Amino acid sequence: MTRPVGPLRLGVNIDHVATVRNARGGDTPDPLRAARIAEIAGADGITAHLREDRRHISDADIEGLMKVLNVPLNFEMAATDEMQAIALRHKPHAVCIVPEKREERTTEGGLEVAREENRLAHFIAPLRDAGCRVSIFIAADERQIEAAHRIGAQVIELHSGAYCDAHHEGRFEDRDRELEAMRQMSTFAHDLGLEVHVGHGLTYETVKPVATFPEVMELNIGHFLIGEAIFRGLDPAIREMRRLMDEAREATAA
Ligand SMILES: CC(=O)[C@@H](O)[C@H](O)COP(=O)(O)O
Ligand SMILES: NCC(=O)COP(=O)(O)O
Repeated sequence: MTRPVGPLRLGVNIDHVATVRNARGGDTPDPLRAARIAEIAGADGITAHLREDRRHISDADIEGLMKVLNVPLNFEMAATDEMQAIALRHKPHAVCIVPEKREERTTEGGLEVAREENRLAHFIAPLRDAGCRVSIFIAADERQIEAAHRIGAQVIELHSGAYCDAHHEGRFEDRDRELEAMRQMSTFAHDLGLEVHVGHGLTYETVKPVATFPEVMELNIGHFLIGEAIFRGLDPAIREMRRLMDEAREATAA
């Protein structure tokens, strides 16, 4: 199959604007305002994860995003009946199914699709029927990618957390191994007909190698950008990420 080197979309995840808001209750900082700034700064989409415990994004945030966004919403959620009903009510552009554990600090790994194939196939069917693009958040693992394909997902998002952690902890052999796994699995998934996204933990230092993978169509980035916004403002923080992605992509295309 031909390897595309098209534009790379940036999805800005605004979860952690809500984390700061929720630290004090009340309405500020407002994730919807962050989404509007992200659009202006060059985000191609907004990502928001409505966790079952509502630790950051709230139901009202999702409702508000559906009303105000001019770019597609990538709605991240666990595969539960409650979340499915919410997704079917709002019909966002994309629904990304992610694993969730109550006690985890952040999404620790990818979804175990292979172990739950039958249930997940039934779970995503109504979402697809409602017109949502269904994405599955998984590790760079052939078995999981094949299972995601079999259940009828249109998109996979590869979990880049292990790659980013290894880089920032100076474990460079591990980092290179994780990067190579994502590179190979991007090609593998693309050849199966899946659209490939990557996300979790990406920073200015880790984004470029991933942005060069020709099959990767979208990066979803949140926590680092919201942190960086404290120092340089949200708009410049996003523009810098956009610049790095585009620079890496142009070098690949040349
Ligand atoms: C699914 C995922 O990768 C997460 O990045 C998430 O969307 C951010 O929220 P948490 O930090 O709560 O995991
Ligand atoms: N799906 C990953 C995502 O949306 C952003 O993850 P992070 O940059 O907040 O770790």
